[in-house]
Amino acid sequence: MSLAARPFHANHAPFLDNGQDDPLARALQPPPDESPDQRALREQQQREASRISHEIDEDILESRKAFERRKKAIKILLLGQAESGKSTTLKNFQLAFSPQHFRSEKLAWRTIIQLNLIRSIKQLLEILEEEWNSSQTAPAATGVPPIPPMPSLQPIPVPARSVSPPRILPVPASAPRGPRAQPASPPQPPPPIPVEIASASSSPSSSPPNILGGTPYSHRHLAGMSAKARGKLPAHLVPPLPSPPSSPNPNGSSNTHSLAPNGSNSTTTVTFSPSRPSSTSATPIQSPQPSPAITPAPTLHKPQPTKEKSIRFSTSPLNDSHRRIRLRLLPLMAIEEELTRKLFPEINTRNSFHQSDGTAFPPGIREVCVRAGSGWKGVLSNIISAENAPQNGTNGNANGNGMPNGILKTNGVSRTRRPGTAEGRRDDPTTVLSACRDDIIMLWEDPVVQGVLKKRGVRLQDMPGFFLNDTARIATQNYEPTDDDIVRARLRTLGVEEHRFTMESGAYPGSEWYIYDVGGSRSVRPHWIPYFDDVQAIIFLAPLAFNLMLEEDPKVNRLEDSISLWREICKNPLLAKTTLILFLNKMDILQATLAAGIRVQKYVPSYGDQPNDVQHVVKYFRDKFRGYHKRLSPHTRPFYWHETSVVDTKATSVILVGVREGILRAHLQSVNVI
Ligand SMILES: Nc1nc2c(ncn2[C@@H]2O[C@H](COP(=O)(O)OP(=O)(O)OP(=O)(O)O)[C@@H](O)[C@H]2O)c(=O)[nH]1
Ligand SMILES: [Mg+2]
Repeated sequence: MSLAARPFHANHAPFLDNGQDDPLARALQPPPDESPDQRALREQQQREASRISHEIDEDILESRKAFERRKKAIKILLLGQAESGKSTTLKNFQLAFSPQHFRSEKLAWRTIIQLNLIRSIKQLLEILEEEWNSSQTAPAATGVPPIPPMPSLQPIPVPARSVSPPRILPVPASAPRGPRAQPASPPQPPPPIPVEIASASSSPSSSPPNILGGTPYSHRHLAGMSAKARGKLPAHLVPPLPSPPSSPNPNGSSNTHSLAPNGSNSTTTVTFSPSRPSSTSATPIQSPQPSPAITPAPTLHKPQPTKEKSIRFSTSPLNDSHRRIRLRLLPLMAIEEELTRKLFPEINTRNSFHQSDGTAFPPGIREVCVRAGSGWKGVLSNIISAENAPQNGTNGNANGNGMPNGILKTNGVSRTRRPGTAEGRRDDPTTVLSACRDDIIMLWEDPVVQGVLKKRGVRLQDMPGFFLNDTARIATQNYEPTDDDIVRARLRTLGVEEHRFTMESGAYPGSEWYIYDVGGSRSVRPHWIPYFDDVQAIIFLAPLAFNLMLEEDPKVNRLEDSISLWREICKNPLLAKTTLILFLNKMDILQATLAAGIRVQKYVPSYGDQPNDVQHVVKYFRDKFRGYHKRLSPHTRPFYWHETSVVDTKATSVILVGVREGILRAHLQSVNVI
């Protein structure tokens, strides 16, 4: 009989579960001839299955709560080109609103700062090597052979860019466009650049097809870059030599840097204000120094035999003492290589420098960098723990004093224990740096070395992560980074990092914030997009570096790139309701640049003959940013901006308090709480 034909009461009869109709219930019934052992086993299995099921339920509940928390939390995305100051702004956030967490990572930052210092030393040695080798003259008629070239440092390449960083974070729940690694939309032709920037970059081909799209790197060596060392330096540090000052320097002396990108006849000249290291020694290095505290690693480079009489064939002011110091500093290169390998496992050997897809990392900037989410802090903690592990086999983590590994507390004063053994270890950066301390200071402060740098137009002081002036403090066994050291440390971001905060103070203590810090290199920008529709606010870092070029494409002006990026952000429909906050960053550098007499008009002809001072320059560019914000935003929205120097933690914390309250207010308004 069909269902419809059955009487009403038959269709609605109560369901009697006698276990015979339901196949699942039938399957779960114990067999009729079950033995007591079989029964015990079955019941145990049922209990285990029930426990697992309960755990899964709890996990789902936790995930749902986390999802709800995250939905209610405030999310901020930090955007801007590479080296614009995004990670530094993040550190300021942590320092201002979550200081305990910030300071808990001190030890990991110590190693990064040591690596920053070693990197500067490496660059200094490469410049000296270049100077030495380029100053050799042909053997004279005497038949005395010239001194041999300085052995190469064989620098360890550190991948500064990743074409396709791995997925780091789960896709935001609300992101509709699939996985994070999804490629960006196909390249579009670049928008016209209304701000005229006079540089080689003004050729359309020098701009990427789409500022948010991944464009292949076009690493170009600067014209006039004859030397290996110059090719390895950031573009703005590598001018052709010699270069006369292009503009008068109010302080009398000049230190001129010029860029002649790609051999073009459009030359960008950068004049820096003169500055010397704080405690420059008045006497040049003349005599051989006492034997080194540690012997140079014999496997790295064999010292070349030198003959005093051959020195007369070198036109270099560098002498044998410089050469010896250099040899004594070589163990630092091995330390850098070792740490880099641990932090960046992709690098297996010196010569194997390939990404996971088999393609070579592009040449160029060698900076301390780790992939986001690669757990570098964990890796460093493990390294530090291993270094501090006592020799008797007890666990190095358990120092029993509640202090992080390696930090001993005695009479309320914390000090760092000599790692590993009482004598310290030769492959530990702290030990080797402190052994090399005097040599580093002597070399850096030597007037002859300073003269070589000046002659070559290189200012290591202007590099990110510069700590050479702090060697006396940092290259010690007891070094603990200050807050300022951590903020100034340079660690290139690859990929996207998520940082969760619970506000420790402020109007809404306990509120949860997520801050996403992204890598700013062009190849990483496509990975920003999946975050766009899940954030309430974007802090956009735009240094007013009107006279500098992009590191990844030395033909593109940095400010021009920032403005193009800003335009893309303003007009993106996914960001239509997002609060955009502009940080005109690196005001201190702008101030120094203008004070050095560099004229904006030379790089931005549309600036005209307006006064070349900070106030007018900032107003001019701020109005440009404001204009695009107004014109390109899909809906009207307020324009927020701040002048910042995010290395100034005090001033930045005041700005961030205002930013935080503003974002919070906008967020509460948007969810109709106020
Ligand atoms: N003088 C000065 N230096 C700054 C300022 N902001 C950042 N820096 C330095 O510039 C370097 C780069 O800053 P980061 O915060 O690492 O730059 P980023 O935008 O995160 O760069 P990527 O991770 O490569 O995208 C660091 O060494 C900072 O100390 C500033 O306002 N003034
Ligand atoms: Mg960064």
